[in-house]
Order: sequence, then C-alpha cells, then structure tokens
Amino acid sequence: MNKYQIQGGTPLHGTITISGAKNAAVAIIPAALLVDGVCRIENIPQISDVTLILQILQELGADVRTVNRTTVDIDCSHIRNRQVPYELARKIRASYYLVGALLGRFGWAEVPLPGGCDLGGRPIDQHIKGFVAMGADVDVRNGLICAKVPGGRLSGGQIYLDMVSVGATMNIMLAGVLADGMTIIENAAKEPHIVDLANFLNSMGANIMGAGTDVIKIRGVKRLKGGTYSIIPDQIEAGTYMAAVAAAGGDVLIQNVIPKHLDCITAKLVEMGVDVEELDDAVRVRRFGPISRTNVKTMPYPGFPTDMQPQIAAVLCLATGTSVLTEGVWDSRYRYVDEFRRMGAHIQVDGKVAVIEGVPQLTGAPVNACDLRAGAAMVIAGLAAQGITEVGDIHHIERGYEDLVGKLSGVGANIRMITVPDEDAKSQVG
Ligand SMILES: CC(=O)N[C@H]1[C@@H](OP(=O)(O)OP(=O)(O)OC[C@H]2O[C@@H](n3ccc(=O)[nH]c3=O)[C@H](O)[C@@H]2O)O[C@H](CO)[C@@H](O)[C@@H]1O
Ligand SMILES: C=C(OP(=O)(O)O)C(=O)O
Repeated sequence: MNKYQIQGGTPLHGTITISGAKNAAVAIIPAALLVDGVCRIENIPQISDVTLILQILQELGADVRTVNRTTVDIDCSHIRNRQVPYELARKIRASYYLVGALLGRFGWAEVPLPGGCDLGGRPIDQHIKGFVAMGADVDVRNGLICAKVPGGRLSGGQIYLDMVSVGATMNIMLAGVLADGMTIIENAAKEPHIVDLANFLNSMGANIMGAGTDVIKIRGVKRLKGGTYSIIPDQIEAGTYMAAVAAAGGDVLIQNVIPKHLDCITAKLVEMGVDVEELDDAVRVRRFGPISRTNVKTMPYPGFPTDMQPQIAAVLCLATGTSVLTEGVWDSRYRYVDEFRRMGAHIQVDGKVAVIEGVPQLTGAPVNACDLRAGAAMVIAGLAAQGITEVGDIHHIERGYEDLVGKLSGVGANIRMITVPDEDAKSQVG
C-alpha cells in the first residue's frame, strides 16, 4: 500500500505548473462519442479518473491513441457496445456523462450508477428529468441507468433545474447537441468546465449558446466532425497549491492557470493576509506573516468552490482567531475533520457548519484521505505541521492530482511516496 510521507515545516519556493482540469477532461472525453471522426484532445491530466474514462471508451469500441503525455486521439466511429462495464463505471462520478453521450448519439444507453467521492446523497434525478423532457424513457434497475428513445433520436426540450447541478447541466448538453430542435437549460451551472465542454462541442460543429450563464440554449445539429481541442487548466488543482503556500508559507509562481477562474479563491486568501499577484497565465502566491481568520461559504460558481472546502479548512486551522466554514453544496463534506483533530486542529462541526479555532501549530500524525479533496487537505496540513505526517488511502488523491509528489518536491516540500505492508494482507498472513 502506498502512502505520502511528509516532513512538515518547510516553506515552499519555486514554480508549479498546473495540469488540465479533471472535471472538464472527464466530460470532454465521453463527449467524443458524439463525434464522427477523430478528436485530438490536448492538455489531458494524467490522473486515474482520466485513465478510467478512457478505458471505458475503449471497452465500448473507441480507438484511443496516445499522441504524447498530455494528448490523445479518440475515434468513436466504430462503437460496437453500448453497455458500460460496472467495475469501471462505479469507480468514478463522471461515468454518468456516458448516458447523455450514448443517448444523444445512439438513442440507447445502459450505464451503471456512478461512484465518486462520498459527499452524502448524490442523486441524479435532474439528469433523468432532462432526458425525459427530451423524449427518453429512463428507468433505474439492477444498478443500471437504462435510457432509450422511442424512434432513436431525442427531441429538444425545456428543462428548469431544481438546483444548480454541474453534472445535470453537462449531461443535458451532451444529450442535446444531436437532438432534433432546441434544448433550453434554465438555472444551469456556470462552472469553467461547463464553458469548456460547450467550447469543445462547438469546435466540433455543435450550436450551444449561453454556456457560462444560467440559461443555455442548444440547437441540435445533424452531426459533429472531428477536430483538435485543448482542455482548460484545473481551477481546483491551482487553488490547492495556492492553499498549500498559504499554509506552509513561502513564495510560489503557479503557472498555466486562468486567473479569472481563481478569483473566488484569491479573494479569500487575500482576506487571510496572503499576497496573491495576478499575472497573464499565472498567479504568484506569497505568505510570510500570520494567517487571519475569515468566514467561507461554498457555493456554485462564481462562488467559493465546494471542491476547495477541505483545503481552505486546512489553512483556517492555522489562522489567528475563529473562522466559520459553511458547506453550501453537499450534505456531508466534513468526514475528514477527525483526521485534522489527530494533528491538533480545533474544529467543531454542526450539520453544514464547521467552527475552526486556529492553533499556532499543527503536529504531524498518521492520517487517511477519506476522499479526493480531503486527501489534498491532509497533504496541505502535513506540509505546514511540525514533524512527520503519513497520508494513507492516496488512491483518492490520485483520482484528481497529477504528480502531486513531483510538483510539491519541485518547490522544496519534503514529501515522498512510501510503500508500507498492506494491513489486511499482514493480518491474513498472521
Ligand atoms: C465529476 C464532477 O464534475 N464532479 C463535480 C460535480 O459533481 P456533481 O455533478 O455530482 O454535482 P452537482 O453539481 O450535480 O450537485 C450539486 C448539488 O445538487 C444536488 N443534485 C444534483 C443532481 C441531481 O440530479 N440532483 C440533486 O439533488 C446534489 O446532491 C448537490 O447537493 O459538481 C460538484 C459541485 O461543484 C463538484 O463537487 C464535483 O467535483
Ligand atoms: C467531488 C469531486 O469529484 P467527483 O465528483 O468526481 O467525485 C471533486 O473533484 O472534488
């Protein structure tokens, strides 16, 4: 079993380059199912969620060729199978995008219910409401989302989302591009990856208007053609390293970012006394003085992202004074708090609110990553803590961070991957 071992207390100095965005890549790759011809996708992050979604496409019959470390060619002209394998689909959230893409292209899909981080209930009723409004029959049975369009082609529909949902917005967009007529999504999500998916589809010949606002209009077209597209940089990966500098101190240039996407994170760090300088495609983050307390509430974009909530909590653990953190998207995103307490943090949670009383110093401890961003937060806390922290269950972190150890070592962090005997295997032998 692999763990990250971190000797904390070293400020970070140097440059980190951000990879392509996980939550854009995992939607754009299945979107290739809608295209007639070869899609060349650039700036793909090397993370396990991407490996899995590419593997699923190959299982369906797509021809996937690696061009270089960050570029793949995907040709979905010869899809022979529309049943998505359970063992692959259940490991990631993004497998839900296969429903919209397969339904849009072939009028039929059977996709296992998706996995992803355990954040409390993660229903997909809004996705289903959208497909039904476009003429599909959708049924969840035997662990599968079974969707079929009588007549084989979806027709445009008008969908008002009951809540702002990233997944439902993107899935309905995927279903709508080849539908007959106009699809309108109201109360749509506005995250950067929504705009990126729309830009990808439009560059292949789709007609999507309004992505990035709360009303998206999709005029169906007959076919999409191949082309080349480069995925946007990862807002959350960048924010995670910004939080790492805030917690550990130092001076780091974080490059290959879209600074506008980081405004919501930058604003909070500045309130906390961190110096953030915005450049064309980089941000320089410096922190030498104390961290000030603040309050944070997570919201859909352009609010403070829920996927940065555990990482900002790690910084607030070290602030002077008491901060209030409110989770505005998920029912249960504080499962990591006990791990922080092992490092000496003072946090009380009541429902969606965490009250964090800052301490002058965290202390290293063995901890576990209970999900992707909680794992990143453990690493941040470990970088700032006195002594050694070992972070287990790092497969969660590898779902969304390319070469975390290499990137942090490159700015002077004392972090390495270690292999320890698997406890279960040990007890079976014993
Ligand atoms: C692969 C991916 O991109 N994952 C992201 C996506 O997840 P995901 O697409 O699952 O999240 P949503 O934006 O859909 O969920 C937002 C809220 O709406 C609720 N909801 C959603 C859909 C639905 O049909 N019914 C319903 O009730 C959810 O329970 C949640 O409370 O957006 C989340 C919110 O930014 C991020 O934390 C995840 O990293
Ligand atoms: C919750 C996340 O991912 P997923 O929806 O893929 O589980 C995340 O990226 O923080």
